[in-house]
Amino acid sequence: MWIADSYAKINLGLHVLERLPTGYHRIETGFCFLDWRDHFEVEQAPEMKLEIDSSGDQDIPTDESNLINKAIAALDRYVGLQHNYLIRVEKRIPAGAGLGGGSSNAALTLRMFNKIEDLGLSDDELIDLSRDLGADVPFFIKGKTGIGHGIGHEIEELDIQPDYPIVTCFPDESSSTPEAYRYCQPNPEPDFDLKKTLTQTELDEWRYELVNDLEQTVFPRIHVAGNLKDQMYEFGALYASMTGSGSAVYGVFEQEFVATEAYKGLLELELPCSLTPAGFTPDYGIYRKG
Ligand SMILES: C[C@@](CO)(OP(=O)(O)O)[C@H](O)COP(=O)(O)OP(=O)(O)OC[C@H]1O[C@@H](n2ccc(N)nc2=O)[C@H](O)[C@@H]1O
Ligand SMILES: Nc1ncnc2c1ncn2[C@@H]1O[C@H](COP(=O)(O)OP(=O)(O)O)[C@@H](O)[C@H]1O
Repeated sequence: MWIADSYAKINLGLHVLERLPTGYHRIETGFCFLDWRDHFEVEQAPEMKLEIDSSGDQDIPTDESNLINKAIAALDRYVGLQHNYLIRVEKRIPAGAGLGGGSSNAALTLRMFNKIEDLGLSDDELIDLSRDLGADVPFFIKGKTGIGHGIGHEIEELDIQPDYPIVTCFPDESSSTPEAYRYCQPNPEPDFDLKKTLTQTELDEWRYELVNDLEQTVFPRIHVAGNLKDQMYEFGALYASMTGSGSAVYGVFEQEFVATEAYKGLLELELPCSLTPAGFTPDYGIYRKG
């Protein structure tokens, strides 16, 4: 049996620069990791099967619409897989949260089967294969923090994992990515340079410079998300934002004990949340068990 973890991401700022003729948007956004993960177990089986054990009342499809099955199908079309597998996933990352859970699962599936079936595909080949799976998938295939350009799929690797603890909370109301973009007014000339803020500006200045443009379109529809951002500041965050197209919100804290108190406070509200330590690095290993 093979095991591995699929990590969530957050967006550190997100500028919507231009609406493209394809309906997609040219953006720039910082990508970093959270210690919030789904767990995969894969073993050979008589037929291909996906089983999802999801927490709470999440209803994740296990049919061909699941991004894990889409990734398998893309790989099978490209190289032809040798065997069938049972894929079991403990789903902990909330869906429709802006945490990239589906994209992360798709990327891990490509990376796992590349290893299990000894396919020898490069990251660039896997990224090429992932074209129709989602704009966020290349970031998860590379497994390195950085700035996403283009539609978010061109990654400029940069060490931007905050050296501070991060508390993230899902307000239990999913947000639609296409809707968040559709109603957004692109701005080709943002007030602040995202890369400069992420690499040269102190954390306590981020709240004045680092903007997620999609908050404008999501907060008016999902009030709890906006309230949660205010609450992060009340809990003592130095920076708080919605991640991606929402509706999850995170707070970056200067001190571990303040972050821990905020995390405990949010757990009392019975909302799904996570606490990521300062300078977190995900374990991207794919391990053989038994
Ligand atoms: C907003 C972001 C920020 O990282 O993340 P999430 O909130 O989804 O996690 C991404 O841009 C989402 O990436 P992902 O969820 O992979 O998007 P896709 O499946 O490729 O696209 C879903 C839909 O979102 C819109 N879309 C997506 C990316 C982009 N640059 N412009 C867009 O307009 C399109 O309407 C597209 O049909
Ligand atoms: N393996 C998967 N995990 C999570 N969501 C999935 C998966 N496959 C398909 N989906 C669908 O993708 C949508 C977006 O999920 P996700 O990628 O987790 O959120 P987001 O784009 O907000 O980060 C959900 O509606 C969900 O039903």
